[in-house]
Amino acid sequence: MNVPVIRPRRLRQTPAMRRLVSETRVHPAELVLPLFVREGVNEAVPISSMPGVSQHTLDSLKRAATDAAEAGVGGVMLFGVPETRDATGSQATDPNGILNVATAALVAEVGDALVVQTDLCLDEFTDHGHCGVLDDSGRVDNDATLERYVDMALVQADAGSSILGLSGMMDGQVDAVRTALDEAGFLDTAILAYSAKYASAFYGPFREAVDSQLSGDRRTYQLNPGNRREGMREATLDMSEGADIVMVKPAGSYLDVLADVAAMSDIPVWAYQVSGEYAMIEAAAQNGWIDRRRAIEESVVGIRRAGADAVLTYWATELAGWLR
Ligand SMILES: NCc1[nH]cc(CCC(=O)O)c1CC(=O)O
Repeated sequence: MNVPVIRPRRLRQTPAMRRLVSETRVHPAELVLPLFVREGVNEAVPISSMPGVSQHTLDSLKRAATDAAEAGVGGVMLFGVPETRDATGSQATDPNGILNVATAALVAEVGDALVVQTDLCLDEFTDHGHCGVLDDSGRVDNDATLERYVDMALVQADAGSSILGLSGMMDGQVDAVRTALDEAGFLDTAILAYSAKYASAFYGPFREAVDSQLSGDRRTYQLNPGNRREGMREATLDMSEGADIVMVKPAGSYLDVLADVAAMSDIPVWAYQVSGEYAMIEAAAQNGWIDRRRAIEESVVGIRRAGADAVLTYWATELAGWLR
């Protein structure tokens, strides 16, 4: 038997050595915390399928954002849960709608400490739960939806959102929103394009989080999970339309797509570790089947290693606390 000459284990022998040769690190500033704000409640409402996550009141929302800022988290992504819904999602474009009011409140509270971002999509606001408006035959009408997104973008920008998260997967949405923002003078409001957003079962718990009214699915606008090349095509299109940041979503089951996009992109590439990814680890940990902290850290480092510059994760504040 030959004695090995090359011994990679040499660099794994002590914690100090392992730390020194670590290729990937997670820093609190690269984490974004998604937050839910619900209209018309006096107390935060826990989301049962996402243990530890709540639909916030305006007050508890400010506290959660302050905690995130104190932990060094880079940003928050805000989702609204309105009291009333209709076919066009009119609450989304009402300056007094919950998402827009909460955005202004967060900007005032923590706007200097982290980046306040907003979800720009209609599904939380429509009574049918789709991400767009419907035509007479009940199909999602792409171009009519763009007009709603434009109105939403202007209201959100006016409320002070720094980054608009375009998550609706309509064709031409980045171009439509960018053009409207520029015409209105919102030259510095950035666009985060959810470029490669797949029609995923892992959004399950999010539907509870926003009380989504959807029956059916989003397969006419979100991507087929089997399509790797199409993820790249969507990201390329969004870049050419003027996106400032592109996103791959979900994260854990789409690391190949993430690596593809990261390899070709010259703008930041983010990934969204979604509600189902969160719920699975929490559930396994509750059962004692998995080491919760190690699983969380490993799941996020894996997303970073695949090429994400920043990660949206419901563990952002807790993880940032561990990292400090
Ligand atoms: N506004 C759409 C949107 N933005 C973020 C999520 C899911 C996020 C998660 O599951 O954590 C969704 C739901 C969907 O597309 O069905």
